[in-house]
Amino acid sequence: EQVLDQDFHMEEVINWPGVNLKLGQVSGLALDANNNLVIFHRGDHIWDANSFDNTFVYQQRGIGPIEENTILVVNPNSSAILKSIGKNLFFLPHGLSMDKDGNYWVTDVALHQVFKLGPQGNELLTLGKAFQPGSDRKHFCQPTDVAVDPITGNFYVSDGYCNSRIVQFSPNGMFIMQWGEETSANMGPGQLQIPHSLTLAPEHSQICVADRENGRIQCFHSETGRFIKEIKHKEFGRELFAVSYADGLLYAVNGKSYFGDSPPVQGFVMNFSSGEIIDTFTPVRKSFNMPHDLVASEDGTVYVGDAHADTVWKFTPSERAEHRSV
Ligand SMILES: O=C(N[C@@H](O)C(=O)O)c1ccccc1
Repeated sequence: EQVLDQDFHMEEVINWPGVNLKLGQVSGLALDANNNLVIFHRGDHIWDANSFDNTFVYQQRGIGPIEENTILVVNPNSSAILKSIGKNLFFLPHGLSMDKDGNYWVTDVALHQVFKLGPQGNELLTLGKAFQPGSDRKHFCQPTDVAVDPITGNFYVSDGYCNSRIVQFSPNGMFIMQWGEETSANMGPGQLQIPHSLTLAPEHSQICVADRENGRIQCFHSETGRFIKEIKHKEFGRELFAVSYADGLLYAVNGKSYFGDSPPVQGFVMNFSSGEIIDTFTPVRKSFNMPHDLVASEDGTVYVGDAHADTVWKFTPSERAEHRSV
């Protein structure tokens, strides 16, 4: 008797996007309400070891903001650029999210600020003080990501490379609360070492964080900040860069190992509730260099953006049918 055992596996959509999107370092990805891919990139600006002094002040203000459009909206099938906005606003783009009203929420690690931009790129909200790192209610320190709760409209900021906290704001930017340790000395629950990426799982009332230098994911109750769970696997290796939740699955990408290729830099598909790894995936052509963000859609399509390969890859779940005789 032939048993058809459908086996879930993510596979790269080869030759996508098939056009040159002229990307710089890709820092953030999101999907809009029409499932178009939104890309946040750095144009001709580079984050390297000389970008900041030891007090986290950006050193390259003199070169001015990025003159190219830093936010591109791309049709996921035709790869046509449907919209490009965000020129002359940013110095070092980092996180990107969309809300259900089509607004763009972004962070800039050089400006130490968080922005809400309207559908045409008009600034609707600005938090933090330009170029001024800090850790109080009105300053961030290299904020990494932002996520907007579709039910309450509250938004969360992961702050940041030089802070170790998650901050919750009301829809109009009033500070509500924060959690995480100012200096996370160790790896206890709620301790964060570069909270690098955020994703909401609204139907579970949870917000999950890529706790990058702890090489793990931490999930918290989105209304109280209470620690709920940690997801950590040896396959993650040293660093876990980004997380994205969709339809009961949690997707992630890790960082390169210090030495050699073990564990490899790769994408992960996990069951949100159990935390178990269902699948891992890597590109077929170019390999991941610094996969920096990823975004997953309800239909299982996943995009990975790389801040060193200046590339976005597209993956879709394939039903790899295995025929076994029993
Ligand atoms: O992590 C770093 N960068 C990436 O996350 C990024 O480019 O967002 C970095 C750290 C130290 C020096 C230079 C870059």
